[in-house]
Amino acid sequence: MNRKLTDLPSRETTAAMPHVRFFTETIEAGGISPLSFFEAGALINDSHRFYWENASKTMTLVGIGHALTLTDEAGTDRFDAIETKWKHYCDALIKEDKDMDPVLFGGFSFDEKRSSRPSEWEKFPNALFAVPTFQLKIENGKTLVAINFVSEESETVLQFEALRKQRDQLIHMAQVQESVSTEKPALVSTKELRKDHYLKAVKQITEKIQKGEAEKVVIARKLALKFEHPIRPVAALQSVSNEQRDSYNFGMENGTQFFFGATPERLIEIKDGQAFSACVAGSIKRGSSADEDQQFGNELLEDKKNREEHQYVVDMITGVFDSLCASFTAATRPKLMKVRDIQHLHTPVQGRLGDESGIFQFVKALHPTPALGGVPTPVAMELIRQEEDLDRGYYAAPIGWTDASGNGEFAVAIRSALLEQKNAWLYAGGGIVADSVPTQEYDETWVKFRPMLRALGGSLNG
Ligand SMILES: C=C(O[C@H]1C=CC=C(C(=O)O)[C@@H]1O)C(=O)O
Ligand SMILES: [Mg+2]
Repeated sequence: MNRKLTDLPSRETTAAMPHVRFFTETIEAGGISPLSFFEAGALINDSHRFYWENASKTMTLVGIGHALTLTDEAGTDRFDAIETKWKHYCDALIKEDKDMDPVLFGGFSFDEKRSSRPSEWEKFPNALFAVPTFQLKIENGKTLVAINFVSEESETVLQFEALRKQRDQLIHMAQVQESVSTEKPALVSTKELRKDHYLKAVKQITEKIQKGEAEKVVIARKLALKFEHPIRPVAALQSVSNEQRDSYNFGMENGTQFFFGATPERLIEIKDGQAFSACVAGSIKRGSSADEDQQFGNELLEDKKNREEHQYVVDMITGVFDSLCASFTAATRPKLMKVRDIQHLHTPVQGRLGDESGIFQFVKALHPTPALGGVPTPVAMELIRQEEDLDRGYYAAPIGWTDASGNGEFAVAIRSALLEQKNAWLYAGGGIVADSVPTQEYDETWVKFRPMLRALGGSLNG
């Protein structure tokens, strides 16, 4: 374990990359809940943490601190920029077989051409990724903790020793501290922001679609919640982790702000040469009994407007798989996806990777799918900017991770909220097509707000 870091081979220096070495060291640690580890990060005053639990609950990742931060740069494609920088660091990675791969976790904003007007998202650049200093991964019944460390200097032994001490302290705190309280936060107020504007935008978009200016456009709106006391990110995660058992539960901390959510929508997973995506669009609420639930589900499967919303997404995602995969398959009819608060139409898509296609190429080609943007994409994006007039920030955008071997997974950050102390902003939207009715779309957004309202102690009645 106490490798001599200074003895390890150094890497060539290039103009693009200064003399960099990227170390990682993994140990196995028992008896840690991921949320306790996450919370231990706050106890050492780190405000750069992340949390990720995949929808099938086979893998949980927690990150504390930033060993390395990657952001976009003006004038370059943000997806390519993150991919290129990450590859450079991966080339400098020094690891042994027993060490897990370091992960790069982060997200992109929905729209890189978003307005520069002040909003709650100001502190989030168009791409924000980090390799955590301390990385916890629970998979296949094993709990692993790694230290990741990037150094541009030759003398790293002392620094690495200090990180080992900190890691042991984090594990100790995670093992012995009291578990997180399950009490819901005390909500002071819930405000619907610009409801009239939203209804008008849906009406206008519907008319434009009827005139043939676009085929589908997703329009969103937001709620502002105020609380009596600042909300701790760990409490928000605890709620979604308990309540949303079939969703991707994620959280990304950026200083005093915390973006979190429980999304059912996979954008892309790459695993051992295979690519997996999911078309998720078309919605109906859950029934109050099993019979009613099934009745609603059948209604959704047969509903012309929802099937149309869904088909645009299938056409686009299968088109991307056609261009980036050596071969692919997609179901011919949507199935139902039922999560705690809502049912969706769902068509899984799966393919075998083409030679050159990596996860960021899929993210770049897929975002935004017509479940969040529209058809045609450039027209829909322009209409969203004009008519919706909302900074979506990281809502409806790709969030996830990749590792040095090219595996990884990105979800679409819907059913999400931005928290800052005593404030939270919640976002929800829906796919508008030619026969959309503004009040019905409005009602659908209330169903989509439910996971975050539930997590934050809000009223679920809309
Ligand atoms: C835009 C959202 O949902 C999308 C994903 C699934 C179903 C949708 C729908 O039926 O409208 C939306 O396209 C949201 O949750 O804010
Ligand atoms: Mg819809």
